[in-house]
Amino acid sequence: MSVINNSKTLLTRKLFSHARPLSKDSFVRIVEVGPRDGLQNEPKTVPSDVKISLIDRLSDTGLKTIEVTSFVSPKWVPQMGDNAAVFSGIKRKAGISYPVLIPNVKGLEAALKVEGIEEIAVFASASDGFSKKNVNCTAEEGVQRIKGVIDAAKNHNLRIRGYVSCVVGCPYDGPVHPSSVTKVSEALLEMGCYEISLGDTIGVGTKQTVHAMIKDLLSITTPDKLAIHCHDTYGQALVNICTALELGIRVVDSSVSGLGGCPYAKGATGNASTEDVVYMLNGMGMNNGIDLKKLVEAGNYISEALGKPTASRVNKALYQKYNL
Ligand SMILES: CC(C)(COP(=O)([O-])OP(=O)([O-])OC[C@H]1O[C@@H](n2cnc3c(N)ncnc32)[C@H](O)[C@@H]1OP(=O)([O-])[O-])[C@@H](O)C(=O)NCCC(=O)NCCSC(=O)C[C@@](C)(O)CC(=O)[O-]
Repeated sequence: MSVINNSKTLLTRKLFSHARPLSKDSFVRIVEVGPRDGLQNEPKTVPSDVKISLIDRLSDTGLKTIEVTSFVSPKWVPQMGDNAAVFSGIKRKAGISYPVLIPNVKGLEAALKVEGIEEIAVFASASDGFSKKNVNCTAEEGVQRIKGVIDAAKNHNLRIRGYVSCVVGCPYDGPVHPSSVTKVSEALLEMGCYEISLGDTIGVGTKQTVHAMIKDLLSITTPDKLAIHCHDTYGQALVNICTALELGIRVVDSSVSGLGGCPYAKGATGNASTEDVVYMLNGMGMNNGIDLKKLVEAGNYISEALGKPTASRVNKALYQKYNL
C-alpha cells in the first residue's frame, strides 16, 4: 500500500509539522529497542529477513541508536537465536549505534565473532525474584556476572550500556525500593557503563514512584548518565517518561509500534511506542531528529509482518485514520 500520495501532501505536512525550533539543551535521544525488546517476546518465529528489513527501515528514520538483537541463550529466548545473521544482514549507517544485549561472557564471545559490533548492553535487576527467573541467579550474582562481561568487553574497546530492570516493581517480589535501584546502578556505573537505562519492566510505575526512584539515583549520579525505559502495561509510560524528562533525563528507550515485553516478566506488555514518544516530544518542542512519517511506516511494516494491530496510538491515528 502506498503510504503517501500527492493529494495528501498538504494534510501530511500539517500533521507532521509540530516540531518547533529548539535549543540544543532540549534534544532527546531515543534508543529504539523494538528489534530486541520488541521481538523477543513474539511467540512465533519472526523470519530473520523481516527483522533485518525492520532495522534497515528504522535506520532511515533519524534514530541514532537501534538495539539490534541479543546474544542470550537460545534455550531461554529462541526468538533471538538468529542474532549473528540479523546483525550481519543489516545495512549499518554511519552515525548510528547498533548495540546488542549480552547476558554473560559466552554471549560476549559469540558477539565478538560478528563483524561490526561496537556497543553492547548488559542487564541486571533491582530485585532477586526477576533476576532468578530471567538470568537464573540472584541480583547480586547477576552484577558479578556482568563484571566479568564488562572486564572482557573493555579489552575490545566496546561501549557498554547498562540496564537495571524492575526499577519500581517486580512481578515476583512486589514493590522495589529506590535504594535497591541506586545500589545496582552505582555498581554498573563504577564498572564502566556509560549510561544506565532504568527499566520499568512490568509497567507498574506511576509519576510518584518513578519520581522517587530517579530522585534517589540523582544523589549518586547526574541525569546525563541515565535513560528511562518504560513498558506501558498500565498506560503510564508517557507520564513516566515526562517525569524523567522533568528531572533532566534526555535519553528515552522505546519500541516501534509499541512491540515488546519480557518472556520472564509475566503479563508485561510492550514498551512505550516510539511513534507516541516522538509525537509527544514534538508537541513539547523537544527535538529528537526523527522523521515521524518514516517511523509510522516502519511501525506499520512490522505490524503487518506480525499480523497484528499496532499498539501505538499515534501510529493508529496517523496511518489508519489518514491512510498515510
Ligand atoms: C543468562 C542465561 C544464559 C543463564 O542460563 P543458565 O541456564 O543458568 O546458563 P548455563 O550457563 O547453564 O547455560 C545453559 C545453556 O545455554 C547455553 N548458553 C548459555 N549462555 C549462552 C549464550 N549467551 N549464548 C548461547 N548459548 C548460551 C549454554 O551453553 C548451555 O547450553 P547446553 O550446555 O545446555 O547445550 C539465561 O538465563 C539467559 O540467556 N537469559 C536471558 C533471558 C532474556 O533474554 N531475557 C530478556 C532480556 S532482559 C529484558 O528484556 C529486560 C530489559 C533489558 O529489556 C529491561 C527492562 O525492560 O527492564
